[in-house]
Amino acid sequence: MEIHHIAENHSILNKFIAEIRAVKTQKDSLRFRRNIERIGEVLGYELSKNLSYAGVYIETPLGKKKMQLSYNNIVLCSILRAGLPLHQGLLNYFDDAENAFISAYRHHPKNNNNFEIVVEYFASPSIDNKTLLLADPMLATGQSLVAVYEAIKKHGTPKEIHIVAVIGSKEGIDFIENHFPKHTQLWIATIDNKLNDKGYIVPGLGDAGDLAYGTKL
Ligand SMILES: O=P(O)(O)OC[C@H]1O[C@H](OP(=O)(O)OP(=O)(O)O)[C@H](O)[C@@H]1O
Ligand SMILES: O=c1cc[nH]c(=O)[nH]1
Ligand SMILES: [Mg+2]
Repeated sequence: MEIHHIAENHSILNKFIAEIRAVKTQKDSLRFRRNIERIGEVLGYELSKNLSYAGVYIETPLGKKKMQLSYNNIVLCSILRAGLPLHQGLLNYFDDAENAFISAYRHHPKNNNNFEIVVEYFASPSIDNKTLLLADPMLATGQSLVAVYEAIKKHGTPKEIHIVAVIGSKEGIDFIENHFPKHTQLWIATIDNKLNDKGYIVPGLGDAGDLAYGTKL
């Protein structure tokens, strides 16, 4: 797997990440969602440098200009719920993409820190031979991404796979590396060192789904 760690090079991206991490600013859910969306735009821009391009003549009112435009057939698939604002950010740039949504949540047996990932809902166009962008802001243990990929691959084989995430843990990245095809690319804004005993990224940001959309039962 090729890992693109985008915040390694300092840019305005650092500000968006700081605002979703900071206890004070992250509580403003409108700003939180918009920052995830902005991060999606930045990651989408970086990822776009890796797509396939061909020359196309564009007609202006005064003449013609040959431009290099990407021709990938993109399917943008996001993991509910927290993937939604990231999806919007990516879609702002890849506005011709087809869209897919898949659900994944952690099911905790009562009074138990262990969990299993439940994948229930999947709405998708064909992904066969297409460029699959799999978006989820948090890559903690990596179990959600792997469970989702196991469900998706029953429906076809993409030509390319790009995983787009905001905050990842080293452990989660190692885990997905062992479960996704070798040619997979990971576009990740920033990487933290630790997971706590509940499988949350430390320092991370807390619960991305709850910060974006409120607590759930
Ligand atoms: O790498 P993992 O250990 O699998 O954890 C990451 C998952 O946890 C979060 O979703 P969550 O289960 O909180 O659902 P939500 O988006 O509905 O809040 C996040 O959006 C990922 O899908
Ligand atoms: O750190 C984490 C782990 C899972 N889900 C989150 O939202 N945050
Ligand atoms: Mg959550």
